[in-house]
Amino acid sequence: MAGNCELNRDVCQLKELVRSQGKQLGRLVRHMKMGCKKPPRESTLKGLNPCLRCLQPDVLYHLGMDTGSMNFPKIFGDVRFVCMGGTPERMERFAHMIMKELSLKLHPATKLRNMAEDGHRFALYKVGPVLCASHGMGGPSISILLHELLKMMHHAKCQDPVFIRIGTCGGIGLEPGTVAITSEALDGMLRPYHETIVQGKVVQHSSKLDQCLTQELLSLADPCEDEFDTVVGKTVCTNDFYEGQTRLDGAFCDYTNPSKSAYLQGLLGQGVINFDMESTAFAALTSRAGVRSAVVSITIINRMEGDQVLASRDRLSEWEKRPQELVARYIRKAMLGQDEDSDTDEQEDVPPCAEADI
Ligand SMILES: O=P(O)(O)O[C@H]1O[C@H](CO)[C@@H](O)[C@H]1O
Ligand SMILES: O=c1cc[nH]c(=O)[nH]1
Repeated sequence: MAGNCELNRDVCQLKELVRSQGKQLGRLVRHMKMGCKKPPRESTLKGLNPCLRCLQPDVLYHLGMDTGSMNFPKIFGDVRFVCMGGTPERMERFAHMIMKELSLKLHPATKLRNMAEDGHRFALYKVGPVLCASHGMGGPSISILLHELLKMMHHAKCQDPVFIRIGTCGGIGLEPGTVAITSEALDGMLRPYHETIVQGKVVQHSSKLDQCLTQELLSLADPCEDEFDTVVGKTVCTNDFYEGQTRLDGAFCDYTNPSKSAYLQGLLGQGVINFDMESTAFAALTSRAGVRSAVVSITIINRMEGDQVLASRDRLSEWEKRPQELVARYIRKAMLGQDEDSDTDEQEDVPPCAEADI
């Protein structure tokens, strides 16, 4: 009996040794492949606040993190994709989808950890090089998150991260369940700006999105195989879901059904395909930092036909996967393109974002 125990212990120790040697070898091979490339000294983000350098530590209050107690380059330095959407649940589901897509494996006794839990505002999951963040509703909420995520990318010295919003939206003249990729984010006055007030003055920032990224995402749609259509067009970003999007079912309504129809027809005529509430802020903040970004959303209603979202919860969660799938294809392609000759088929653990479930 005692002999058995000893044997078991020796086997465990041996296994552990082999595992850590394997890891070490993997690191060495990666190192050799990289040659003498030095780790980057700065992130590739542009135009950020020069005073960030003096903040020691920099507190990312709403994420519940700070640069003093966390090693940002070590934890977030490998991030290449930042995906965002309104709800924590959607982004957790997306994180799991990405884990499968990249053949990453979580130990059965662990679950994905919400890294922003201490901030009690947003959810943040990290799966290898992919960050998945929830942003709440509207421009003010997403812009707070973006300030903190962009600072995170900066402190972590991230190289060319791509930001993608994976949203829901109100389609205009589109069959519900259609995936809509935003070509231009416009405000309620159809201007390509995100407008804010700074020191009592109105400030406008261009809400440019990356056209190449938009086209690349579109090219990943498969009209023969996909059970949904994917289209590209302009998005009108509003500060409100009800009056801002000319609904007749809000608590207040000072316009008529005919004026609503005329307004929507006018938008259609100008190439607008959907409404959302974050695209201008998202586009403006990312482009100010020189970060490539795109917005991919699922239409959950056709506003030409009504105002209330009537699709069942099951139908909505089914639809929710569609833009996620497109983005997952993009990430997979970008990752495999880069690692064609590397051992990506090997299943890897994802330790930084996992926590014990027991
Ligand atoms: O589904 P998400 O991504 O939250 O986005 C859309 O849904 C919310 C309104 O229901 C707004 O935030 C709008 O932009
Ligand atoms: O109609 C809709 C649906 C989702 N999100 C919006 O902003 N509007």
